[in-house]
Amino acid sequence: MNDDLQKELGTVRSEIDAIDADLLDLLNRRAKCAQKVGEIKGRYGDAGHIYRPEREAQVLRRIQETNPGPLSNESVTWFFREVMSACLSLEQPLGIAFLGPLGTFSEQAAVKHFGHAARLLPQSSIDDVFRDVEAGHADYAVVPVENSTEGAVGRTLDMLLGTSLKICGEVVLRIHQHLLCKETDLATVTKVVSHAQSLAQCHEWLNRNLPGVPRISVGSNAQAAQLAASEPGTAAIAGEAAADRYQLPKLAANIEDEPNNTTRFLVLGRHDAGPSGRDKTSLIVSTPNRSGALADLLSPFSDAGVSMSRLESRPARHALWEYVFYVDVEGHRDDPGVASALRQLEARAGYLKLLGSYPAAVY
Ligand SMILES: C=C(O[C@@H]1C=C(C(=O)O)C=C[C@H]1O)C(=O)O
Repeated sequence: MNDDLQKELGTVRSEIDAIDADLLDLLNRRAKCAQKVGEIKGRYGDAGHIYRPEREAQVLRRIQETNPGPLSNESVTWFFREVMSACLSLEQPLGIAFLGPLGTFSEQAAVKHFGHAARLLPQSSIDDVFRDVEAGHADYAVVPVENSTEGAVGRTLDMLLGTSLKICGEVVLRIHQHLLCKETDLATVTKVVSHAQSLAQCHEWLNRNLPGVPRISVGSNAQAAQLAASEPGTAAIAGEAAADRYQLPKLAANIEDEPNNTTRFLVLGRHDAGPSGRDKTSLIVSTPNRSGALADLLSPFSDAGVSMSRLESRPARHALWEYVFYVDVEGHRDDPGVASALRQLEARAGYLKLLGSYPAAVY
């Protein structure tokens, strides 16, 4: 019986070993091709644009469309993202600025988009994230722009107004909150620490499962995880990145009250992206404050059959009760419909800033 088991296992394991050898060979062949692409880009004076968000989005979309299973699309996407990240890092390890400390959801978004071969450059504020890329210390920035329950991230919108950076990508991250703790039993948890927003997002779960246990808000989820790692009885509410970073077991997983809680992040660099086939274009526009002005301003998009996926208003800081509008439309600025709408918009708007065209997020 045991011999039969060993024999059967042995056969399949030999097959796995042979497949691994093929995979290793294929992965290195792929890496050499990516190096060749880098060398060609360099020869044509395009070395600063080694990272190509539109090409990476196309690779991932094709993988998802042709994935025969049984691996899930999520798994194969993750795997190919890491393969591209490792290939790219042979040419140029990308430095990614994001809102730190290590262990935040912004880190998770940065890794989801750029893979583990990227150099993580945590910053202490959203302003510093922008500055780090503007000054050339980092190659790309990842900043949160909107959350499905909390709405827009005002500081990011304000910074977009003044920056020279371009949007070259977006990342959509489902926000899963976990109770991280060294204790193995809920009964021994004496306090719960987290960022105020995370505490609010898990309010009902805490009422049900840890009634009467004090909740203390701290500067970030990552800081909460640091506390939980060092203080017995302290549990943190934080995400996967913090659990990994501070090696904290999950005493309870996915404890957010709203299971669809999602944050959208923007990727910013010194250039935007070429067309990928499924793109978005973001812009800021303003108009004198009179009735019907916004509808007039945006009509070129509907006339050209271009869908608007987001419209956000923000006070223009220089004048009371004047607004700037943040608009996302579907399509690339080079698509004929979007291009013609932008030309008309430019003629009508008091102010127009094109923030960039970029591939729609690959989930
Ligand atoms: C290889 C290229 O360069 C980079 C690496 C890619 C990859 O490994 O598939 C894809 C796009 C670029 O970020 C390319 O442009 O094709």
